[in-house]
Amino acid sequence: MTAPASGSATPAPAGPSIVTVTLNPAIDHTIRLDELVPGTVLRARSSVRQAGGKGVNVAGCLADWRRPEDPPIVATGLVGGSNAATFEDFLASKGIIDRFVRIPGHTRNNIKLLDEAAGDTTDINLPGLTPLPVHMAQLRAVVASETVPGGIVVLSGSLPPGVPANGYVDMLASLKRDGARVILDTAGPPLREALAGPADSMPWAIKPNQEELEDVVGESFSDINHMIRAARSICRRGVGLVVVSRGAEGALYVSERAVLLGLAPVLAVGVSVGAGDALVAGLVAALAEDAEPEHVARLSLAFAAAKLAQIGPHLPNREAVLSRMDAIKIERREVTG
Ligand SMILES: O=P(O)(O)OC[C@H]1O[C@](O)(CO)[C@@H](O)[C@@H]1O
Repeated sequence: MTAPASGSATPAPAGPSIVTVTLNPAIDHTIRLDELVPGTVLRARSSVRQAGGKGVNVAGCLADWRRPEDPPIVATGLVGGSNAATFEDFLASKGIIDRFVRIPGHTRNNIKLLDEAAGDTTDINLPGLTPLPVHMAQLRAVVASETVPGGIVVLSGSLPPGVPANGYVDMLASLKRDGARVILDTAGPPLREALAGPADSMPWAIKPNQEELEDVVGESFSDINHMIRAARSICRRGVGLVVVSRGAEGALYVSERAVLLGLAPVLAVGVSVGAGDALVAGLVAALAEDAEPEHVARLSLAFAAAKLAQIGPHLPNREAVLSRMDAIKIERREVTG
């Protein structure tokens, strides 16, 4: 690092360090169709390929939100060396620090079929590259070197083939030892394993959707109170905040301090791919400011709503995001059970 010239003070960065980790990124190939009719020949209206994967999307949204005085966002994970340029160009264009470990092969292409008639998207997510133990060791070393006490680390997405379902558990434990606040956004066996891990490896926050939370607790929710009780049971395992994304219905925020139901009517319109990642980015942005629970809910839903107008890992400018906040209603629920 260059020493500041004598007499000039280097301003301290305005926020905590933020690192996103994507073990299984993807190049998202979004194909716009008039109507998705399975079993027929379809002509696409347009198609675009963009860097994606959950942590990449989170980093992209945070980079768009970031003020010049904030520390740059760091993105790491595992990326195929043969088509890494898509990620390199994307990260460079947003000023995101690229700490991805290159592994042999091509990063997967995930197909997103955008059905204009139905107003929804069908996702076909491929398995991804299989990393070797040496790649995982390199990645752990990068994550450790980028972690500072009080920093925020986002572990996002599926685990690549060959990585055992408990793949996040060790990472969580060492990140916590290093004093990081970890947000885990994954599903299925990796989420179940992470939540079954030792108390000192519990993430600071998780963001399942309703189905993913039902899968973790092994119950189908009969109503919102049922969902709240399930989220509270996860908090009792040592997770500080459980955010349940609920699509067009908004999100539920459950912590020891508060149970908040965020309702965002604007979430019904737009491209839903990556909206959950934008919500995670909004959580990070709010938590980086040590915001009160209500602001955490409002800002993260504003991120998700703003993302709907974009294809790919982008947010509109800060004012456009902030302008979404007024339409968001927050209901405080009783903490019961
Ligand atoms: O890591 P997963 O669960 O396979 O999901 C990856 C997909 O999810 C997204 O991050 C959207 O949430 C896409 O960019 C990507 O194709």
